[in-house]
Amino acid sequence: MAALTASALFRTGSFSMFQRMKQLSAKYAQVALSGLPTVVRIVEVGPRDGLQNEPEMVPTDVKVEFINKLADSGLKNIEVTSFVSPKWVPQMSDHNEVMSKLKKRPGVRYSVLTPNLKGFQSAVAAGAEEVAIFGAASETFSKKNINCSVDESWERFRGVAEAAKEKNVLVRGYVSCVLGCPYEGDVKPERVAELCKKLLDMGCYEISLGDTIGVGTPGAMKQLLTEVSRHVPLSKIAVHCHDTYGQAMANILAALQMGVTVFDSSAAGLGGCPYAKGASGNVSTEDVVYLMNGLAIQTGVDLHKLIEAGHYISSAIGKKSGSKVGTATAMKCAL
Ligand SMILES: CC(C)(COP(=O)([O-])OP(=O)([O-])OC[C@H]1O[C@@H](n2cnc3c(N)ncnc32)[C@H](O)[C@@H]1OP(=O)([O-])[O-])[C@@H](O)C(=O)NCCC(=O)NCCSC(=O)C[C@@](C)(O)CC(=O)[O-]
Repeated sequence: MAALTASALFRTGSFSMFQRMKQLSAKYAQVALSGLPTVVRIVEVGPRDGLQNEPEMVPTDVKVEFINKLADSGLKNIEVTSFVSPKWVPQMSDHNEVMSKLKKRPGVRYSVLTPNLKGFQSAVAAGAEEVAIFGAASETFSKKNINCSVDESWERFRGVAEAAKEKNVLVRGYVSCVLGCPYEGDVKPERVAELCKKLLDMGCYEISLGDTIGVGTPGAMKQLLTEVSRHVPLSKIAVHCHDTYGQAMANILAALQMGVTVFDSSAAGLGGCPYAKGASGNVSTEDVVYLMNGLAIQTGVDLHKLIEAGHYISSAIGKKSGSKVGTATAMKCAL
């Protein structure tokens, strides 16, 4: 409520009042929610996870402009494309063009997905300095997504991790279906924790926990993180929430309270894995930044520029923004 009032004041030009309200709102937030981190890192996955499921090919120049706008907003980690089979994910088939057209900015890390050594080699040849390997806590999902069992996927990932070490390329790891699988249902936190440990031992600098179909609720998130923290420090864990059941923000808050400081999100709430039945968009980056601003947690992101990036991509692909904040500002009812 305080944040909305402050925003309205900002619009009407009462800037000093806006500042005062902002300080007050931050103070209340810190009193009410003590023990939260003061800084978080956002990993923007819009250009990859956000666009990978779009049925019409998005022009490469639009993707590149979107990425540039995201970088302009202050985002320092952007997942830009995937070096996967074009037969499996046609939308990412312009990965080489995206990489060659990007004007990389100092201080911004542009990462890409690589499911195997072939993808890794192509990614490095295209100039990637950070890659992500993506496994799953569910056998059926692994088979549907990367056409191999979980055990077979470790062999592929090990090859990527070893090659990456040789070339000084950073590797991030994903575990999908951490709070439920579209094909198998419940997933045991112990299974997720075991896979996180494996990825960390393999050399991943961070593991992102994917609630691929957005079925998790805050209690389940806390239970999962409690189990994972027994095997891997939460400083190595990121949370990747989809908002299918409207739980993403609540789950992020639960993860924040547990001490997680890295959050994946997608501008305009775009997204969804093509091989996860029923998956919908990622939590929107605009909404996550708005939440963090309200809690006086630094993200380094300029919300107004980010909203512009979200509007840009939504209008370029002819879709309504999936961001609550983006939609509210387009209707001029807040901020
Ligand atoms: C893993 C494969 C390639 C296995 O696919 P496969 O068919 O088992 O692979 P293969 O080794 O038998 O090769 C078959 C063909 O693919 C080619 N190939 C083989 N590898 C590559 C490569 N890297 N790049 C380009 N081409 C490749 C290979 O050269 C060959 O070409 P052909 O001889 O038929 O012309 C396939 O299943 C695939 O590409 N899957 C990707 C699926 C995907 O990208 N899913 C979305 C991302 S995951 C996600 O969204 C979840 C996440 C990360 O966001 C977190 C969350 O929300 O949970």
